[in-house]
Amino acid sequence: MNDLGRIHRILDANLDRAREGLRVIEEWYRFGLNQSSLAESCKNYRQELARWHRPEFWAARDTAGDVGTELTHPQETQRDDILSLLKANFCRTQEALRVLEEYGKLVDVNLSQAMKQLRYQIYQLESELFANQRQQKLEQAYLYLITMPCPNLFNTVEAALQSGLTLVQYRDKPQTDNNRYEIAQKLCTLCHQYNALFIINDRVDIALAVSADGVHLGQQDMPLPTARKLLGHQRIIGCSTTNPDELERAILGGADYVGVGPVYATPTKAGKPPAGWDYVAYVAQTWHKPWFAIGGIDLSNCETVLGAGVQRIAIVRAIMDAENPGATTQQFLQQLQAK
Ligand SMILES: Cc1ncc(COP(=O)(O)OP(=O)(O)O)c(N)n1
Ligand SMILES: Cc1nc(C(=O)O)sc1CCOP(=O)(O)O
Ligand SMILES: [Mg+2]
Repeated sequence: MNDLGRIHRILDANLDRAREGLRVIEEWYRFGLNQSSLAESCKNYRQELARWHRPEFWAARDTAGDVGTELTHPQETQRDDILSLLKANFCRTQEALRVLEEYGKLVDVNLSQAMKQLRYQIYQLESELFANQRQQKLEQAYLYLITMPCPNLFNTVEAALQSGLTLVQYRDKPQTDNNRYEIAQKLCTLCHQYNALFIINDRVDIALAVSADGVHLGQQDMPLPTARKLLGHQRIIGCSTTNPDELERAILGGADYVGVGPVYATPTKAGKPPAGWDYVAYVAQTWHKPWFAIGGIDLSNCETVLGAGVQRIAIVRAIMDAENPGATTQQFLQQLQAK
């Protein structure tokens, strides 16, 4: 076989590889998420790849002589969950498209350009999938743990995660930036190990640096539209609100969720007067995305809060200061599920 034949062999293998990766992704859109439009996009991309698969590429195939068929990385034989399976197949597809783009330059510049375009489209598809996953996880989260500085921070958060917590915010006011960054990185890894969302309080830069799932902004923090420009639409932005004007701005700014409070005065946010139950009722009627009541909520008043039309709560001390943070998390989750 001459060099052209060898290149055809590479193109043949990678056209197949890209199509196979796409097929795995397509099945999840179709049967897992019931998303016909995204399944349709995958199908169209596969058909486009098939159109580029020329007879001379097929003719160069030599499966029996392929020294790579026996090579399997241990990670390929096991996947932890759907997300890692999808990630691996996006990666496989993108790598194959990159190979097609590069070797295609030696055969047909149009093929190379088409593969480049397709690779960008697959990146976009991947971003949309992960943005979608974040929004779905947010929709399913009813308990939101906000951290406070404490000596056993990681153990406390892990105990809550083990008990079923799925949403964590790292809030750490009196901290140097290099420590904040390091702690955020560790917490992010921990939360993702438990398939939980990880949000950073106040700091868009740290959220980007550690690849957090989003950021929480108060009225004194970076304006929401600016944060959106920096973070894009794949990440979650939450916003604190205390009155209808702030809620209106959060809606216009495209917040993904809002904090509503304080429902009770709290030493964690000393000096901030309660927002009032009228405002809580107003949010319940006005806002159709997730919203979390916050401020002074503990196991003794949780029932009353939930009785006032609240479905989701954000907690600092009642879990972070608890003697048994795992058991307390479980008790909150049970009360929320009972509603
Ligand atoms: C879920 C949630 N709601 C409200 C807040 C408070 O944010 P902010 O007003 O910016 O105050 P600080 O937390 O920065 O002191 C929050 N963090 N989370
Ligand atoms: C961080 C924060 N923000 C609030 C707001 O109303 O915006 S209340 C609050 C503190 C909540 O802490 P705890 O659960 O310990 O009372
Ligand atoms: Mg803030």
